[in-house]
Amino acid sequence: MLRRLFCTSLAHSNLHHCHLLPIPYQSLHNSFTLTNAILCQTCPASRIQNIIETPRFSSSNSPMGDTRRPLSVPIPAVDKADRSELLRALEASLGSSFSSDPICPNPNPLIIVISGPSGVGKDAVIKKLRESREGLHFVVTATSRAKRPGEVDGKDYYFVSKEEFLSMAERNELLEYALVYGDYKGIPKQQIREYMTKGYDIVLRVDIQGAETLRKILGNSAVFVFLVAESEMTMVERLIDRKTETAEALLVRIATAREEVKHVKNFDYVVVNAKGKLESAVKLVESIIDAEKAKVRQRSAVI
Ligand SMILES: Nc1ncnc2c1ncn2[C@@H]1O[C@H](COP(=O)(O)OP(=O)(O)OP(=O)(O)O)[C@@H](O)[C@H]1O
Repeated sequence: MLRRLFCTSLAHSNLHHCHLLPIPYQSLHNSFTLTNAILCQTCPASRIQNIIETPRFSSSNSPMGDTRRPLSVPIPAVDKADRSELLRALEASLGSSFSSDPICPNPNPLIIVISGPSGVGKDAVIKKLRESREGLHFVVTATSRAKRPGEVDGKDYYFVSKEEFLSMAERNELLEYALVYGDYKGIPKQQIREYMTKGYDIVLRVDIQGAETLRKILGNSAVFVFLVAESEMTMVERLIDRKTETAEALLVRIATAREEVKHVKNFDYVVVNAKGKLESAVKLVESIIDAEKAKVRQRSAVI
């Protein structure tokens, strides 16, 4: 009765004719058998109804060209059969077994470039990220600058002499390098290759100058995150409170930072590291990584 009503109402609509059906309906109606059907020959509704009632597949390349031949594999009622029985019957009806392989391939290893003006909290964010997230490799930068109190060689930086640094650059062992406030800083390529091969995502912490160079080298194959403080005042206060710079060095850093914030437009994401809100900034960086890993069109970096 319901079916009859449905037929009637559709008969008055312009969906009545098969050639007007959406494509999936047309292809379904070719592939499924229509046994037990009370067919209204021109009405798509009765076909749809029967697809739901008797979903038995048949070969679409039948030599007779008749795609409506029922297969001899019965599908047990879902409330009677157990799961494995149903699985076997469905596989037999479909003509192939279900695969346990991932439907989508694993995401590519990602290169995340974290940058921002001096004093915005790059090191602080990275330190927290290291504690909160697995599967990331934080590239240890090589530098010719002197070790600060508390810094560990091979963990914070690879501390090398100026001569050593320049010979690494000559041997093309650095992805990028620059002279920053009188000291060399550079990214060892081998370390990135090694960890990408192991499936790690790579985090690079560079200054703005480094990020600009990396953008030229890596283009859109890496994701670029710009870290900022909520205001210029906060950024300056942080640098003063850190007490790692002389007054002259402070002046240079602050003047440079003023210029550097203008480079935000060359980045993919901006993250505000507000005073006392370090955790939120880290969470946002993690969300960016998650979103990037879920992208259909993945970035694919080759070093
Ligand atoms: N959200 C925050 N709230 C308060 N203080 C912070 C926050 N983030 C970082 N800091 C502090 O600000 C100072 C500067 O941070 P950090 O050294 O991480 O900056 P940086 O961007 O790595 O600087 P540089 O480029 O000069 O090395 C540090 O003393 C750090 O502990």
